[in-house]
Amino acid sequence: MSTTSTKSFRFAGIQLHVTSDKEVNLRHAVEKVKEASKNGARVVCLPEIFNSPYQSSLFPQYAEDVSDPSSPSPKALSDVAKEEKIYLIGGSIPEREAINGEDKIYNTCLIYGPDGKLLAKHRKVHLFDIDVPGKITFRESDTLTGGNDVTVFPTEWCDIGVGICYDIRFPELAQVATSKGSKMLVYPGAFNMTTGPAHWELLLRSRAVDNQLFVAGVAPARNLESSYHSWGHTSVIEPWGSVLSTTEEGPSIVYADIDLDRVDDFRSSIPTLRQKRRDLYELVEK
Ligand SMILES: O=C(O)CCC(=O)C(=O)O
Repeated sequence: MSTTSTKSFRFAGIQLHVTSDKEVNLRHAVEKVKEASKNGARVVCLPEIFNSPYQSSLFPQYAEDVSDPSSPSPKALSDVAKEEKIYLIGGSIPEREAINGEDKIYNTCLIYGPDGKLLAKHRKVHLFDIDVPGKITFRESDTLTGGNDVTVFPTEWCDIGVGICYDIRFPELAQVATSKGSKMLVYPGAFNMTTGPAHWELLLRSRAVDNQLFVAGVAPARNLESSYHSWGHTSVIEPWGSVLSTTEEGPSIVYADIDLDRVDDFRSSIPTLRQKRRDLYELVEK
C-alpha cells in the first residue's frame, strides 16, 4: 500500500511495549517498524527510550556508543530503515560518549534515511527534572547531560523538526525548528500518569497551533511491571489543532496521512508567522 505523493505521506507512531530486555525491545521494535512500513508508512517513529526501562539509574547500563555503527540499537535502526526504504525517527536511547576520559550519557534520537544512513541526531535539550510533591519526582540530570542543538532533518516531502518529550514544554525550541522550515514536529515522549492527562495533548495541540504545522507525540505503551508508568496516547495533531489520530495506553501503531497542503492553507489564511512584531520581540538561535 502506498499513499505517497509529493504533498503527502503516511506517518506511523509506534506505541511500543518496552521491557527490561534490550534484545527483546530491539526485535519487537524492528517487527513493528516493518508492520508500519507494510501498511504504507514512509516516516516512522519509535518512542522515547525504547530499548531500556525509563529510569535514570539504568541509563548508564543500557547506553551505547552510537558512533560505532555495530552498536546493537543503531545497527537495528539503520538496517530496518534501509530494508524498508523509510525515514526512521528512532525514538530515543541512552547514548554514551567519552569526553576527555569521562563518560557522558545523553537521551538521544537517531534519525535514519531510506538508504540506512544516519541523517540527524537529536540529544534531548531540556532534561526532565521535576518534583511534584506526592505525585512524581524525576531527575534525568542524575545521569544525563543535555544536548545543545535544534534538530531539523530533510525528507522528500518536507523538513521535520525533532524534540524529545520534556523538550515540548519549551515553545522556543519548536519556534526555532519552525523558522528553519519544518512543516512537522515529532516528539518521541513518555509522559506519566500525573502530567500526561493534564498536559500531553494540550502541549501537542499548542505546538501545532503556535507553529501552524503537524505535530506527533510517540510514547511507549503503559507497562505496569516497570517503575515508570507511561501515559501512552501516541497522537498526531494537524495544523488547525485537531487530533488527527490517537490511541489509549496499550501497544499499538498510530497512523496519520500528512497532507502538507493543510500547513500551507492554514499559514495563508491566518498568517501569524508573517505577522510577528520583530520590532517588539525576536527569537534568536545561539
Ligand atoms: O514534561 C512532562 O511532564 C514529562 C516529561 C517526560 O516524561 C520526559 O521528558 O521524559
